[in-house]
Amino acid sequence: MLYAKTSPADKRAAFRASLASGELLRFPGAFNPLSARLIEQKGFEGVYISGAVLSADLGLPDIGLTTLTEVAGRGKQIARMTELPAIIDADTGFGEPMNVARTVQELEDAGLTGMHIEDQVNPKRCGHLDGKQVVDEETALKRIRAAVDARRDDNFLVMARTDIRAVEGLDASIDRAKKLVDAGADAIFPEAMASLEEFEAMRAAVDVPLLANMTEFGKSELFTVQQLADVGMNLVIWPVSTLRISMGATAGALDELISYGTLTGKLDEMQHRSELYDLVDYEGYNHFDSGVFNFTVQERPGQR
Ligand SMILES: C[C@](O)(C(=O)O)[C@H](CC(=O)O)C(=O)O
Ligand SMILES: [Mg+2]
Repeated sequence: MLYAKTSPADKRAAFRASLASGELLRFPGAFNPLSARLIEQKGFEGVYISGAVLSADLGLPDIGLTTLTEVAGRGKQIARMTELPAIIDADTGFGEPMNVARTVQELEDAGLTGMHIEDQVNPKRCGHLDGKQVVDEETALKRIRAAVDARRDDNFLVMARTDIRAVEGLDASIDRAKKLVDAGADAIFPEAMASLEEFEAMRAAVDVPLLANMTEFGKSELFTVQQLADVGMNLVIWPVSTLRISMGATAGALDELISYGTLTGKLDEMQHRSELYDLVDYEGYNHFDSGVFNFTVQERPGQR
């Protein structure tokens, strides 16, 4: 009820311990607070909060238009709805290194477990688009140093994302990852790796946890959890997938509504009222008012 019972500090400590286990932790993207609850209910280890989804949700392209206030606000709404750790996409940190420092503190205050900061120039663009540009090494390192310096909870995960692979190639990406680790990054997100061998090469080069981005229709092939575990990845995200699936299903349902004037043919694909009530824990609110949850499933023809 109302929801996470675990404090942000406890979530961070627990997450650090699971990362240290070396297991591959699965973080599907939560496109809203409710979907974070579903991710938890299904048994995943964490939720990812995507910048691409945050901007798409507002009807905006993922080109650095969202503000720190919007991102921290949405992050807070999602993180507090689940006991799971939530990692958020902080893009380029919303400005200069000093802004990165403020970003970290805002995201800590919002109850996030960690974030990633990337080395793209401002304005950034989706990591899987062509024509990206990255900042010079010193600027990239300054962003990470600023983040590490500013955090007040040592367990808040500062992950460095490097986008340099698509611009300068794998060797440059390995070189940058090593330097980001030396600057204090707790984990590395090597963006747009082209093959499993590239993930393996990155694994051999650095000692910190590594994240694999399994975003669809992008530059990386879609590997399975097992394949990624076998090459030593520690975190995997499917950042936009739940939004893509929901929007795909919604588009299909709207077509059906246009064609047939009714959605009865789609009932089996819908989340049932009883499933929704379960997810938002209606019953728990009887604690305050025993009349809140008096829902029973009524079977009607054509409905579950
Ligand atoms: C991970 C990512 O940064 C995101 O915002 O979710 C995006 C995902 C995408 O656009 O598919 C990315 O740059 O990879
Ligand atoms: Mg992003």
